[in-house]
Amino acid sequence: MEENSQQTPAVRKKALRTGLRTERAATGHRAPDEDARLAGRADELLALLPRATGQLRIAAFDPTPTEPDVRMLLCVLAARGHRILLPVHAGERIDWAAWDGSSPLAPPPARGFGGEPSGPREGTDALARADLVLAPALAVDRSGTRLGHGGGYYDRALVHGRTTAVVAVVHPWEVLAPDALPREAHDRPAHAVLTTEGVERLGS
Ligand SMILES: Nc1nc2c(c(=O)[nH]1)N(C=O)[C@@H](CNc1ccc(C(=O)N[C@@H](CCC(=O)O)C(=O)O)cc1)CN2
Ligand SMILES: Nc1ncnc2c1ncn2[C@@H]1O[C@H](COP(=O)(O)OP(=O)(O)OP(=O)(O)O)[C@@H](O)[C@H]1O
Repeated sequence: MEENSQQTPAVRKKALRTGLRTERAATGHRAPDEDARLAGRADELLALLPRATGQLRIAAFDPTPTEPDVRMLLCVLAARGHRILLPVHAGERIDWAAWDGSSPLAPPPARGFGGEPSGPREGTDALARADLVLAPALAVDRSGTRLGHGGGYYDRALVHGRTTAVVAVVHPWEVLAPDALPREAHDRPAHAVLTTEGVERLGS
């Protein structure tokens, strides 16, 4: 019984998360130029979109200390006039609020969350209306399967979305070979991955 249940995708994901989190914790600190290197990828990122003109709605995240530091990238995108949305704790779901790229954020509401903008909530379905989604992940494989933190927030929100570019944001060593991660029926694939090394399109 144990042998079979250990092979279910959900159980494999849990074990993978533990290993990846341990590796992040062991890495200790951010590379000094990580934020600038990610910010330098803004054009490559926008080139993923078929029509990157006008104001884009970009769903992103305020990084926890072990996540890639996208804050400077978000400042650059906000300064170009795009609308940045950050997750806001809302019980079982996550809500979204706009961030102008410079206003102070309220402290993280819980473990695994970043700081939160204080403005009006845009609704738990706001992710589905984004043009570009920068999705936090512990790893992504080159088939496009993303391993998140286990909340299922992104998978649930992306089900009803119009076509958006979903870009996993990870450290360079967390981009894995095709089919390296278990994929379940509910998993929404990522179209591309952003690391300090650049933007790479992924198969699905
Ligand atoms: N910076 C940042 N903000 C974010 C996310 C993120 O990944 N990064 N999220 C992206 O979704 C949401 C928060 N997601 C979370 C998902 C799970 C847990 C959590 O409590 N996880 C359990 C372990 C679950 C498991 O291993 O199965 C834990 O930490 O004990 C916390 C937050 C919204 N904000
Ligand atoms: N569309 C959905 N409808 C209902 N439940 C879902 C859906 N998508 C994911 N879930 C549930 O969410 C939980 C976490 O899923 P999974 O392990 O794939 O999360 P994740 O990819 O790490 O999370 P996230 O998408 O937030 O990054 C699972 O229990 C899964 O069944």
